[in-house]
Amino acid sequence: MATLSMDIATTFINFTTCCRRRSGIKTTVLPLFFKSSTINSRSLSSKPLPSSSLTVLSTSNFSKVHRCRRFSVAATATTTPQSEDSDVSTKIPPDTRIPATIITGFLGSGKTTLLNHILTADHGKRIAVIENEYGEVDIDGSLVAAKAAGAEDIVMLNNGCLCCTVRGDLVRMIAELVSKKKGKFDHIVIETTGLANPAPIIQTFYAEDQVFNDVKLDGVVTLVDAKHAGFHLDEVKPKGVVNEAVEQIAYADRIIVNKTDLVGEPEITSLVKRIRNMNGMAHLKRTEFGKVDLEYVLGIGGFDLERIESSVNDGAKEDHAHHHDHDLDHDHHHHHHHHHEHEHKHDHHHDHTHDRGVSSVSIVCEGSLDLEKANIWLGTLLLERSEDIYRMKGLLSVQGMDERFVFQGVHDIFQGSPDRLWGADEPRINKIVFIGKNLNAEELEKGFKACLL
Ligand SMILES: Nc1nc2c(ncn2[C@@H]2O[C@H](COP(=O)(O)OP(=O)(O)OP(=O)(O)O)[C@@H](O)[C@H]2O)c(=O)[nH]1
Repeated sequence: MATLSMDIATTFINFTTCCRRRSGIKTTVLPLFFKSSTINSRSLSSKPLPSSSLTVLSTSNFSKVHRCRRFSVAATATTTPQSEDSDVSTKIPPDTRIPATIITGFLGSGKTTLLNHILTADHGKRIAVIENEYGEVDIDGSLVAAKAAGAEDIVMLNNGCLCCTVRGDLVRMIAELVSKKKGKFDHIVIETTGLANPAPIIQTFYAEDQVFNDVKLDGVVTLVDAKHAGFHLDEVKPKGVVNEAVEQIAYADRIIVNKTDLVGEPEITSLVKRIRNMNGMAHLKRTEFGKVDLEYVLGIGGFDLERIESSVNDGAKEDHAHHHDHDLDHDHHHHHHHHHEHEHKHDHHHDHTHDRGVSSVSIVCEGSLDLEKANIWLGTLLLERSEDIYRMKGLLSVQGMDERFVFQGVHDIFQGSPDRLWGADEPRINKIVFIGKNLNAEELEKGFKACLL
């Protein structure tokens, strides 16, 4: 452990530049790791370091063990031709990895129904499905029909929940799909069991080289049962046990409030409000029988740095019509704190924990950051709080950097890189969204403000 801690400390002190391009992915990892003196946007954007590597500081969610992992990726041939033009976004070769979508949601929320809808819709995509049915042996009858209708492949993961026992199987299965069937499908859809906590599944896409090199996580789609969700969200779990229903909402890029035919408008409205409090980043739609446009669930780029802007700009959107009010104050400075607000009767019960502390905090603030201070702030936050910070996304203005710095994170997996140049007259507004447990909005804002010049 001592050595590991040293590693981390060293990483912090060095502020190493770790910029990687692989199939066009630029990744500066944990967090903003480059020296102030190296903030030369031109060199960062057009001269990737020869060593193409990604360092992910990965805290095992459950063991609290910090470990530093370095991934080597053969990416030497993917560097772009250099040019005087620093508009990096036009020079990046496309990310050719196969996108994967995770469909999650509590038992009976409509995951299979959505999957069938995806598989039978006319979208021209060839989809490989990984289906995780806990303890079941046979493929769901309805899925067989779907297979006939167009799924390229349906593989079953039985005998366990994806998030725990069969993660190794998931890795193996993806690797097998890729090696045997590459070129025969365009997208992977993974349907989890209703009891899955999405975090370890998400981490699989970053922590396993076999997966990371060929497959990219596109997004997490969470189905919510309009009729029963409230009950599951309220459920008090034994100490140390997560409330999956809460977790599934917290990690989502897209939330589908399904089965709206079974409840009235007031129930839906209050459920939606509650969901927004937990996840102020995901888009949300109401449906019956999972009927959504395919673009809503496939190809959403929820984990793409290139698409950070839409999710930090608008906050939670519903049906693309409702805009969460992130309008700026006059001083361009505020935060939102959405607290999972209901009072629970068992508050005083010491043997139980409740995930009611899951909330979103967003900070919107004009100004430029002192890089070193921001590094330390974000780095310390991740080291100390990464277990509680489920997801975060941000767009930063860093002093001395001509580009916007965008990042996203899932616990301590952090990806960030400069993206497009700030416009000449564009106000330099920083935007960050955190989703997590026991977030203290004031403290986060104070920490952030202290990094401003
Ligand atoms: N009334 C109504 N029923 C629905 C709706 N969507 C799905 N159902 C039904 O709800 C039941 C459960 O749907 P599934 O799609 O199997 O749910 P699931 O999330 O895959 O369920 P698990 O595999 O048990 O986790 C099925 O009988 C569906 O036909 C809806 O919008 N309204």
